[in-house]
Amino acid sequence: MELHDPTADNLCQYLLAPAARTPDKAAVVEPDETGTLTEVSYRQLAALVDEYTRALEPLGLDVGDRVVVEAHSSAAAVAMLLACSKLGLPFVPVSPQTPDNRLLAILRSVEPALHARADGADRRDLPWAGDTARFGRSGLTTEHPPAPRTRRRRRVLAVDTAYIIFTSGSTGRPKGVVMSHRAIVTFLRAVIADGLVGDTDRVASTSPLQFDFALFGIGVALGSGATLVPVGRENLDSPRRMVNFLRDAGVTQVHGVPSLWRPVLRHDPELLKRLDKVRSVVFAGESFPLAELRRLQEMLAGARLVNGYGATESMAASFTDVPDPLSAEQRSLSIGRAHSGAEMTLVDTSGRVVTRPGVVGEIHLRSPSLFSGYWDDPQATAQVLVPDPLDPRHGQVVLRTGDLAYLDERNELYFVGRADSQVQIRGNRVELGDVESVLAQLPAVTSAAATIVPRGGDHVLMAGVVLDDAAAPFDEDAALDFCAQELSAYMRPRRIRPLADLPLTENGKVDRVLLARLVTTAV
Ligand SMILES: Nc1ncnc2c1ncn2[C@@H]1O[C@H](COS(=O)(=O)NC(=O)C[C@H](N)c2cccc(Br)c2)[C@@H](O)[C@H]1O
Repeated sequence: MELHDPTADNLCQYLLAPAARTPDKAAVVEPDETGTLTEVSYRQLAALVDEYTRALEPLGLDVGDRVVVEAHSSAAAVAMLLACSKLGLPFVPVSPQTPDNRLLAILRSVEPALHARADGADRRDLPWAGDTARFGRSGLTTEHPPAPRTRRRRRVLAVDTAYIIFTSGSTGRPKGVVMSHRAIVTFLRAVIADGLVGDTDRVASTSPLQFDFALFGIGVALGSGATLVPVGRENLDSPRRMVNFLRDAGVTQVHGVPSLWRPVLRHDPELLKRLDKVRSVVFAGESFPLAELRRLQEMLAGARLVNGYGATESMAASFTDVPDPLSAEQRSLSIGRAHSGAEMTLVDTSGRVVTRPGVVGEIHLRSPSLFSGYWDDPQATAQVLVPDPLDPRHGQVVLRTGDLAYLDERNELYFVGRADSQVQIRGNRVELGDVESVLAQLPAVTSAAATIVPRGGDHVLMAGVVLDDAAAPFDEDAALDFCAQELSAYMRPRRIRPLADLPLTENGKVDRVLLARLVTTAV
């Protein structure tokens, strides 16, 4: 039976293409059980995909049946994602760190035909009676095979779902972002055509598998015939271990959220000078505080630093080189313009397109790589996949990102913040990023985060700071005076609390909900 149309866009087909051209090239470099770095060639990866496909096929799963894949990023995990793609089984990646309740919510929402866990991911006694399997470099074994079902589909098409990523969803219950093969393959082709990664690169990916930054690393590394170097948490928890791992693996491009660099920049920035093979860094997920970014630029002299902007609903939207050097006057980073094949348009609150520089509008993304919709949530989908604001008559939908930005004179975009994080303090719009960039200018402060906490029917601004020298006493009054000079009254934090570290989400972004709890209890 013809499983997939060889001419259609399929994630497995696209990412294994190098196996035909350069079968013996390393597809993945990862530590083996003894911790020794080993290379998995494209041929070996393709063989593992075949082995998993042969094990999955007899289960009689139908195109569109979901498979939850619980694993750290690894060669086996990549092979599992590709085997699912080959059979038209949308994969739902979750990391072993995902808390039981969240995994349970995802299992109950997507009702997968199979929950496949990588060897080493420890067992959870979940109140979920579904079908499970285990997989690793030695193969795939089903513990509770799914009951055979009648297949209704004959082929895997480009419009079929490749994966569903559950975002933490800044508000309310997690939403499943459904991405088709065509969306993700078109996006990867465009980004690789723009020259972000070349086939001589060794791409280090540091995000957990449930964050699409990890899928991005897999996609651009394999799609360009380069080598993927997944970096496990055990190699990220100390600056020295991280630098040694990246150096030993011969990494040339590092992917990670800004917080990845915070510990080494704070404790031992000189270590970064040992990364002489690193030619480029791609960061994404939130704004990179400029003081820290300048320090990173100094340490990785000559490396290309790329500000990657975008949302899971299209994987990403733009990749913008950080100016080298980053001048001291520069106050914010550009998110440039959309990658080739896409376009970002600013729309103001009355629905008119913004073309004048300096005027804030909401970014609307026009792209062939938009998601299909939120899993089982047509209402939430209709909120963000909206008719083209320029002319709804075409029937084209665009992604309403919820992000605010303005254009400069060269028609480049500057990120201002999330529309839903526009906090109102006594009726004034406050941009938390502005407060944070002032706090980060305090000499003793290495990084800062601001948030609002409800107080007696209104909201007050509170801030947390991480000090260069954790032992030094923090002079809150001096810091508050500095804010009084730099910030208008309604933007001044009520309290500024020293913290050991900024609280982070599972994906490594600043967790402002947790921050609010920390700074209020620390009062
Ligand atoms: N570079 C920035 N400056 C500032 N604010 C950013 C940046 N990148 C995001 N954001 C914010 O994060 C939101 C989206 O969050 S998300 O859906 O979890 N996706 C992400 O974070 C990651 C994103 N899918 C991604 C994945 C792979 C490569 C790239 Br390149 C980007 C955006 O809507 C923005 O508000």
